[in-house]
Parts: sequence; structure tokens; C-alpha cells
Amino acid sequence: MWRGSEAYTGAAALAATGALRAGAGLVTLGVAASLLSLMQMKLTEIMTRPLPEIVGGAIGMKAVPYIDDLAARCDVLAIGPGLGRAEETMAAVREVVRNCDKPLVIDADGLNALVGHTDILRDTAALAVLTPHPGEMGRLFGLTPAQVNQDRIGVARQAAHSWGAIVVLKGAPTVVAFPDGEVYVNTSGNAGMATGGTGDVLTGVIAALIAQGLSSHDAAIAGVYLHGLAGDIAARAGQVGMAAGDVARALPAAYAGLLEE
Ligand SMILES: NC(=O)C1=CN([C@@H]2O[C@H](COP(=O)(O)OP(=O)(O)OC[C@H]3O[C@@H](n4cnc5c(N)ncnc54)[C@H](OP(=O)(O)O)[C@@H]3O)[C@@H](O)[C@H]2O)[C@@H](O)CC1
Ligand SMILES: Nc1ncnc2c1ncn2[C@@H]1O[C@H](COP(=O)(O)OP(=O)(O)O)[C@@H](O)[C@H]1O
Repeated sequence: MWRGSEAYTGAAALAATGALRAGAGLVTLGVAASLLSLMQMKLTEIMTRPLPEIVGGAIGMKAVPYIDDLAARCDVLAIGPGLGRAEETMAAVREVVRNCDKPLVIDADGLNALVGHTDILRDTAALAVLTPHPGEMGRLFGLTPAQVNQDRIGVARQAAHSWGAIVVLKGAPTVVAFPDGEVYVNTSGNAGMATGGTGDVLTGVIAALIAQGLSSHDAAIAGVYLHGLAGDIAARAGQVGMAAGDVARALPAAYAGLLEE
């Protein structure tokens, strides 16, 4: 997992925690060197790896060999939550995606780095799961969030087909689309999940399922459902005031419930 900017340390922590709570054995967070102590204080069970930075906790091209090395030793690489949008960070994301031959999960600013560069997804050896919200999807596709929401299934399908990637278009309901036209509409989840950071948790969940041996195809479908189920369990205490951390904490119960079904 790789993150950067000092403005969004919560996003990285939530993605890493989502991975851990969805069953990942070992999670390593690549983090700008100046933010290392802070992240170590926040996350006891997550391993951290310092990365060279440009400024303000943002990561640039010098970090690429370190991330490539980490990726080579992992089952899956998740990129994006909390990275920030510095120009050099965006270029570094593209270089890592180009170099990667492991399954990828790309979210948030990782998606912003692909605006105008989605051809990379076809060139790389890695099969990518992209998890845009309607704002990110709109930026990638030249649409407004409202236009995306007018035809969620159609837009997700078209994106998956033209990018050669698995597309998880988040929202109510979340749509999972595949390059061959296959499409799933998720049934779990609730409005209490419309709060900052729940999408970051989902990134970790999908990555964790891939790490446990699911194909990217199955991990995208099951991960979205599991994440929504955890949201439904968290909502038993009330949807108002529900927070992303509550969804992450409910993941073990959701996972156990799924195994029983
Ligand atoms: N605790 C932390 O550290 C957290 C840090 N985070 C990190 O913050 C960074 C920036 O990410 P971000 O998603 O906040 O901003 P951005 O990409 O500009 O998107 C906003 C645009 O998209 C639209 N839009 C969004 N959702 C929509 C929807 N459901 N339906 C429709 N439209 C929707 C929205 O539209 P509007 O609401 O304005 O109409 C606006 O246009 C990123 O690194 C992320 O990881 C967050 O994960 C939170 C927790
Ligand atoms: N009404 C709803 N029903 C089901 N799921 C929802 C609802 N509202 C939001 N969600 C889910 O919450 C998550 C929000 O993620 P995202 O938009 O990326 O927010 P953030 O970037 O703040 O984490 C997505 O998985 C989305 O599907």
C-alpha cells in the first residue's frame, strides 16, 4: 500500500486497517519519511516503509524504485488514498502502474493520476481494479458527477471495456463492471456509509481478498458486498454519526457472517 500527502494521513490509515480487518496477513504501508513516526503511532499492527519525498509528505519519482521493490515482494499493491495531487506524485503513480506485474487496486488520487493516461492500464501486465466515486469517474471520463449518476451501469461498463480494467463505481448502489461487459449491482450498504473515508476502507478490503487468493474479479464483487455488509452491521448502532472506522471494525463480524451463509 502506498500513500503520501500529510493532509490525508487518515485515508492511508483507513485503507490499511480495512485490509487488516478483511483478513490480510501482513500489510505494509509505504509512507513519506517525514510522516513515518506519525503513522507508526496511529497503526500498531501495520508495517511501515519510509519513502523518499518531495515536499509536505508528498512522494515523487525518487520513491518509485522503493515501491517497485515492495511490490515485488507483495501479493497485491493498493495505490491512492491520501496521496495528494502534486504533479510529480501523479507521474510517480503512472510509473509504478507501468512497472507493476502484480494485481493492483487503484483509488482516489491514484485515479486522478490516470486522467488522460488510461492507456497505461492496457499496457501494464497488472490487472487493475479501479474504485472511483462519481467525482473521480467523471474526471476520468470527461463527465460531471451528475451525468455519471444518470447512467451508472452504462458508464461503469463503458469504462471497464475501454480501459481493460475492473471498474467499481461506488455509490448507491455500487456497480462492478468487467471488460467483457459482465456487470454486478451491489445490494448491501446504507446511507450511513456516506462519510469521509469509507471508500478508503473498501480499497483495503478488495486488496485483502486478493491477498488471500481470490481473483481480482471475485475480490471486486465479494469485497464490495462484504464492505456494505460491514456498514450494515455498523449501522445497527445508528446511521447518523457512523464513521469509516466503525465500518472497518465491523469487517470481522461481516466476514464471519458470510462464511456461515
Ligand atoms: N480522513 C482522511 O484523511 C480522508 C482523506 N480522503 C482523501 O482526500 C483526497 C481527496 O478525495 P475526495 O474524494 O475528498 O475529493 P475529490 O477527489 O476532489 O472528490 C470530490 C469530488 O467528487 C464528487 N463526489 C464525491 N463523491 C460523490 C458522490 N458519492 N456522488 C457524486 N459526486 C461525488 C464531489 O462532488 P460534489 O460533492 O462537490 O458535488 C466533488 O466534485 C483523496 O486523497 C482521498 O483519499 C478522503 O478519502 C476522505 C477521508
Ligand atoms: N446510500 C448508500 N448506500 C450504500 N453505500 C453507500 C451509500 N452512500 C455511500 N456508500 C458507500 O460508501 C463509500 C463512500 O466512498 P467514497 O465516495 O470514496 O468516499 P471517501 O472518499 O470519503 O471514502 C462507497 O463504498 C459507497 O458505495
